[in-house]
Amino acid sequence: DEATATPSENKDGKTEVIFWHAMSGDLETVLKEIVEEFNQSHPSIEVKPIFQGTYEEALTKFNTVAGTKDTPTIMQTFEVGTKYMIDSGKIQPVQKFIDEENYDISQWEKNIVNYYTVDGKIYSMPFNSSTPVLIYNKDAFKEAGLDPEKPPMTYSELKEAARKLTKKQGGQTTQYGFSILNYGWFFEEMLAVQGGLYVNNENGRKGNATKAIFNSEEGLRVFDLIRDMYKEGTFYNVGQNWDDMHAAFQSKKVAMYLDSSAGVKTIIDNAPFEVGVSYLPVPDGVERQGVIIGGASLWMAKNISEKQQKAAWEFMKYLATPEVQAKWHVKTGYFAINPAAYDEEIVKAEWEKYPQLKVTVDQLKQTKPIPATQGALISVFPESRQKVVKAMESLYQGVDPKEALDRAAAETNRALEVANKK
Ligand SMILES: O=P(O)(O)OC[C@H](O)CO
Repeated sequence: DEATATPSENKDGKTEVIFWHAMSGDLETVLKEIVEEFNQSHPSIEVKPIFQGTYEEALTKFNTVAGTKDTPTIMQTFEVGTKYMIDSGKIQPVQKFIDEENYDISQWEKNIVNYYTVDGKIYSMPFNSSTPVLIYNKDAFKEAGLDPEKPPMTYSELKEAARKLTKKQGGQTTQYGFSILNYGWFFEEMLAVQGGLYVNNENGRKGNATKAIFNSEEGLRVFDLIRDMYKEGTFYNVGQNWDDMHAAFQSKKVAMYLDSSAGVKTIIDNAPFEVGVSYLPVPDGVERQGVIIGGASLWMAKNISEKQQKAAWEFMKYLATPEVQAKWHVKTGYFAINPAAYDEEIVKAEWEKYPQLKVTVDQLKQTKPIPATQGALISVFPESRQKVVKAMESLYQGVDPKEALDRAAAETNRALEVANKK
């Protein structure tokens, strides 16, 4: 039986909204500012943001409290947790409020609607959406004789640029050309940009996925790229920690790498050199299909009072307004879930100063609405991602790319089988 989360009102008679999130560093600072502004302008509600670690850590914690009185009112969950959250049965679909109020979502970014619509319903409120981008050191480009306004768009251009950017001193590599964090998201996106599917049944969008199909020609191209560049000595294996990746770039150990657009503003502010931002490179001869929506959305708990649900909904709607999305976009690098945000003065002014912020918006605009870019919908996605990470890491141990990828696919298949039996 589910316990109703208590208390719904704090000692000042305000309705309390406990908001678990995974925004760290500058993102957390901006998020707290936005929450504060909401609380100021909504005297009967108090939103309390609580940082719960990475998306993965936050989800693990949520699992232990979901359905109990300690359940948070709002839970931020990364995009790949979408089906998992729906299947959990612990959440209140926000479609209920959209219907009750005739809340207009036609203004939302269409790729967002495509991503978050499941069986015709919106279950969670999109908030922070990103795309993956190539980040590069423009000064290093100049030093290496490369045109800083012409970032590599294809794998062969990427390899060539990385060769020129790799610097050695006394047998030691002092600057590597390129790096990718060992994070499944980058693989998922590099697969999708080629039109490759992650699972069958049109990425699990047409029916329950039963089989991983990312160990395809498209998937293999990604693994081959990493293996080839690593072997050549132009690729730096940074591990799994975002902070290490950022430090490697800021300290010029790495000249190009993949990041989330979410971090773009912080990267620019902290780099002691000029920062370039560009699209995900594609294999030679492959037509660019676009990117999947990254980032996270906000989920409402089911076992909370109606008053709390209403308060949570107010806050969610506030976050989706053009004003808030405009501020969120320019201070982070997440794109706006509501493109009306781009007409706000603050965006126009910041785009002048930081044209790099606009790359994520343009990349998304050019995305074709196909199952590959809609992204996979599977309950075991977080688990499958770990298998892919393991496979990526095995490449540095010399495991054959095809073998590594097949293993991750087989492990995902087993997880899918268990989940589908439930
Ligand atoms: O770092 P974020 O918020 O852009 O999210 C990246 C991935 O989409 C998380 O699954």
